[in-house]
Amino acid sequence: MLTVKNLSFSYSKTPVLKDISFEVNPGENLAIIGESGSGKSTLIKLLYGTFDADFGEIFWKQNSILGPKYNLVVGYDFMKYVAQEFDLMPFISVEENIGKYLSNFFPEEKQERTKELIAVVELTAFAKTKVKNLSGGQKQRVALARALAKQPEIILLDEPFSHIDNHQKQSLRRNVFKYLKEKNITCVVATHDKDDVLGFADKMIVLNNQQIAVNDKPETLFKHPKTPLIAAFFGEFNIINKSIIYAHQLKVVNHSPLEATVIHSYFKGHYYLIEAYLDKQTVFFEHHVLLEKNTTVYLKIIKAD
Ligand SMILES: Nc1ncnc2c1ncn2[C@@H]1O[C@H](COP(=O)(O)OP(=O)(O)OP(=O)(O)O)[C@@H](O)[C@H]1O
Repeated sequence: MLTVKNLSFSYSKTPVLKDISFEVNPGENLAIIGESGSGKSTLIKLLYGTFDADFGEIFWKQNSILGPKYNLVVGYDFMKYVAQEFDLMPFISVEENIGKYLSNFFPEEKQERTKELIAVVELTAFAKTKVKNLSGGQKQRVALARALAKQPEIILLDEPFSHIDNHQKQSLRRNVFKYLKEKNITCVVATHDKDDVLGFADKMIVLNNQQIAVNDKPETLFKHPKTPLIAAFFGEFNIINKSIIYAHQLKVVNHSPLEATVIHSYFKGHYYLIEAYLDKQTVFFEHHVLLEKNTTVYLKIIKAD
C-alpha cells in the first residue's frame, strides 16, 4: 500500500501542500486533480522522492520514500515516474529506448517484452524510428512504455496523455490503464482531463488551497459534486437555488416555473450547449437542436441517480 501521512511541502516560504494524507491499495488507480498550480505535479514528485518533504512521511509497503537529502540517486526500483517533460535518448530507436533498461542476458524475452510494450502504446509502426524524429505525442508514448518496461510495482504519471491527439488518446488510455490493472501495477495519475479519470480511477483526490478537498470514488463525486470546483472538472454546470446542476440535467419542458431566454447556441457535435438567462443569471443547458436567440424556454431539473 502507498501511505502518505501528514505531508507538507513548500518550495519557498509559501506552502504548496499542507497536511496531505491518503492511501492507495496495490493495483488501485488514484487520480489527482485540481486547478493549475494546485500542486498536482509537486505531489507526484514528492511521491517519487524528488524533494524532501518539510513534514510528513511516505511509504510504499515497508519502504520509506525519502528525498535527495537521504538518497544519492532519486527514485526506487519498485517505482517509475513519467514526467511532463520526458527525457528520452534522441539518437536511438523507439525499441532501443524501451529495451534500454531490460537485461541483455535474456535476448528473446527482452525482444518479446519490448514488442508487447510498443503495442500497448500503439507505436509498432515506429519501433525502428529514432526518437528525435518523433512527434511530441509519440515521444510521450515512448516514455510511458519505457516506464513500464521493468514492470514497476507503482507508476506515477503526470498528465500522461497531454501531448496525444484525441484520435489516439481514447484507445491509448484504455490500453495503458487496462495493462496496469492486468499487471496489478498501482497507479497515481495527475490530470486535468475527466476522461483520464471516469472509467479508470478507483479513487480521486481533489487538491484545493494546498489541501485535499475530497478523496472519493469518481462516480460519487460526479453524481454528488459538493463544490463548484468538483463539478467544473466534470463539465459545464449551473448553480440554481444554491444547488449544483450540470448542463445535461436541465431539460426543456412545456411548462415550468423556470422560464429562460436563449442567448446563444453552441454546436457541440451530438448536442447544442445553450446559453440562456434565467432570473438575471446566465445558465447553460444541453439541447438536441439549435435554439434561436430570444426564444423563451421552460426548464426542468432532471437528475438521474
Ligand atoms: N521548481 C519550483 N520552484 C518554485 N515553485 C514552484 C516550482 N514548481 C512549481 N512551483 C509552484 O508550486 C505551485 C504548484 O505547482 P505544480 O506544478 O505542482 O501545480 P500543478 O497543479 O501540477 O499545475 P499544472 O496543472 O499547471 O501542471 C505553483 O504555485 C508553482 O508556481
